[in-house]
Amino acid sequence: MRSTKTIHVISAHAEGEVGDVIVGGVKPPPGETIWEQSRWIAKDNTLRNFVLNEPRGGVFRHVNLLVPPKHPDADAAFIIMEPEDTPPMSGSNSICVSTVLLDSGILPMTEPVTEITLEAPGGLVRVRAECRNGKAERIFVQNLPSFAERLDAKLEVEGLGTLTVDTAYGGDSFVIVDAAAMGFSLKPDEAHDIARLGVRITNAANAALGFHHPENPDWKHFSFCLFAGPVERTAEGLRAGAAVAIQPGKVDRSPTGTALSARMAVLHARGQMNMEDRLTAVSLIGSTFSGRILGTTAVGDRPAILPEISGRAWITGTHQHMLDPSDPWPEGYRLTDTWGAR
Ligand SMILES: O=C(O)[C@H]1NCC[C@@H]1O
Repeated sequence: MRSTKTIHVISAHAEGEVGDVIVGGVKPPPGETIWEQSRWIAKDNTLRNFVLNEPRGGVFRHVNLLVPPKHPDADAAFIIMEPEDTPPMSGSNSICVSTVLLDSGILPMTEPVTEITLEAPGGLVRVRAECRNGKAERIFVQNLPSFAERLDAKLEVEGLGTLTVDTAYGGDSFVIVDAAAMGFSLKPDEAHDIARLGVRITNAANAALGFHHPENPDWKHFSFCLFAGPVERTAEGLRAGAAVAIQPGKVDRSPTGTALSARMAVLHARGQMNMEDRLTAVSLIGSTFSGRILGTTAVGDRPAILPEISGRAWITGTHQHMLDPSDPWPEGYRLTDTWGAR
């Protein structure tokens, strides 16, 4: 066996969505802040290609790189690599990272509750983990301040006509459409159509509306399209289906923590959710994230909420990714049969 790289990974999924964690074998990238380091990773692309592309990765995979924290309050820091983006924050990935850090013993666990602070590229997130018998059973993440950007905006999408959409930020940027109005009841067999339409809607929103984050001028595109199901009021609180189309064309298997945060910001802006409410988002595979609003704040001149999301993650295995120097595809490859619903 010979290899010019050996990258140590603990694999995990949060409520169905893969979020691998690189725990060794990669030198921290250059940069004064975690955001700058994440921009370096996004521009350089070598690590992204190596772990995300086939034959090591696949369109379903997200990979997180642990790096030494820059902020004195942080216990650990991570850079998120998604199929197309290297985003400020991710719900499922932060839940996978927290679970891997605690379940593998990288950070000490105390039962029944462990509190840690993670530094994501977009800022600090406080994590509370309910732990039992050496397992972090449920992770609560105080996500980045989240805000509604546009309510009831008109968006022309070729072949679909004029849609009424909301746009919002929940640690990542969303265009939100009403799932029922698009003819979806958010069932598993709709995944292909949701992925395909979602990418068209995201692309149209990027062309026609453009996203603006008041404090992060680098983040100026919409990453995702959320197909939002109707909100029902149940004995346990609010509940709604959620399917998020991820570039270049797949559906999140989890209910998407950033989408839940964005949706809570929109519901709050409309006066339809307050701090007493809980919103449970349900994914296409029936998994759930639970959300609540911890308080209000502002992001630049925009009113914002402080969201908390919670969900579960499980370790699925360990890998040592290697590169034989004679491998003709050191950066892997992508083909459109799986990389992007058509
Ligand atoms: O839960 C989330 O926020 C994420 N899941 C995969 C894509 C998003 O970052």
